[in-house]
Amino acid sequence: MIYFDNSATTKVDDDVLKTYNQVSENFWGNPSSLHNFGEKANGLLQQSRKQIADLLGVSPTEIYFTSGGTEGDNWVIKGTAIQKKEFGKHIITTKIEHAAVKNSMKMLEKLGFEITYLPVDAEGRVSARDLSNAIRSDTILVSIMAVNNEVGTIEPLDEIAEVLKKYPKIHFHVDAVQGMAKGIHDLIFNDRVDFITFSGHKFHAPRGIGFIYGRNGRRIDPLMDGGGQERGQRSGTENLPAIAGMAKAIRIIKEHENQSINEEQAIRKRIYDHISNYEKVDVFSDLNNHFAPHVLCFAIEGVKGETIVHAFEQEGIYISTTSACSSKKDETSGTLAAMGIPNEISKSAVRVSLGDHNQLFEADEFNQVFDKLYDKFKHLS
Ligand SMILES: Cc1ncc(COP(=O)(O)O)c(C=O)c1O
Repeated sequence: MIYFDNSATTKVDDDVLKTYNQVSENFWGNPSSLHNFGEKANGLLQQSRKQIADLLGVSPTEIYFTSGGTEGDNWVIKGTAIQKKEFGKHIITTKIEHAAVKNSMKMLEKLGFEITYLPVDAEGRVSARDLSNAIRSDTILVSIMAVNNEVGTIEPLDEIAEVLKKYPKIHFHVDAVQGMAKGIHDLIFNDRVDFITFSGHKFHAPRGIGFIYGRNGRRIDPLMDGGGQERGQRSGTENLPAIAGMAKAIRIIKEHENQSINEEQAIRKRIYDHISNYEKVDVFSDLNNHFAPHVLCFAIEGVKGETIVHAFEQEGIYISTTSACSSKKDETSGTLAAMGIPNEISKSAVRVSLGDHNQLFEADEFNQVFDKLYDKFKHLS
């Protein structure tokens, strides 16, 4: 089997799984309990937090554990809205955000907030000038993703940050769920970004765990009220095995980040060079540095994305339509529409997404299967 659907989820790393199991067996006390079994669990919790903070070059007090990307996005967006509602009700985001951001915005619209959705260019990038023009005196939040999950576009967060330096009160949130260890650390952790969302299962950690970075001194309201865990900001008994596993996963992925990027770029290029020669193929992810190394989105004109996914599946290759969340809803891609791709073509779009475990020979196998299927599809269309 060839697994090319890593933007949907990744396989848990073997060493991460070992950590998960060991912590489940030996540290199952509640970190809030007063006895030493609880203290032992709390020690590991704080150690994991520090390890993650050190690996990312931030302070442990800036790391808050969550259940994943959806919770992180909901929390920062709604938590900012509640915290800053007296100052204003205007929020700026983009037309290409993940549903976790998009639908949080929709919910706030129902509550009376006004949302500006920035357009993107043909590569899927927002412009700093459009952002600058959209800012109002009552803007409280700007939320822009680091890497688009459907086509892999890297947003110009440095240019956005420059604009926002003139507006220090506005919260700047980055959904970096697709951006961990993809060579853009400094772009994401630039000194104007206030909140960042990450999700463990996108980088070989277990499901159901993630974290947000929240700059010291910036405040959002909690959404999870209860026992006051995470310094009162996110209640709920901590998922310690997954937290320790996630710390391990970040260490592993950071240790060989450059090597993984080179491998992913080589795999993507080999597929790109092969498929872009075909007359009926449109490739939406470029090889330039505006795109992350792990995503390649393309369409075979006249064939539904779903049909392409199942045809590859029959050959033991797992890819997806443009995003796992919309794949079962028969929706065409919001990102491709915003990039100006006609509906007729985006209906045929699929996504190859790479992870740490993929190897170059898999690109050759993919290309062989592609040739065979293209031949079949030619007759179909
Ligand atoms: C850009 C982006 N944001 C948020 C999410 C949601 O993350 P999770 O699946 O951890 O809830 C995803 C998942 O695909 C994503 O790609």
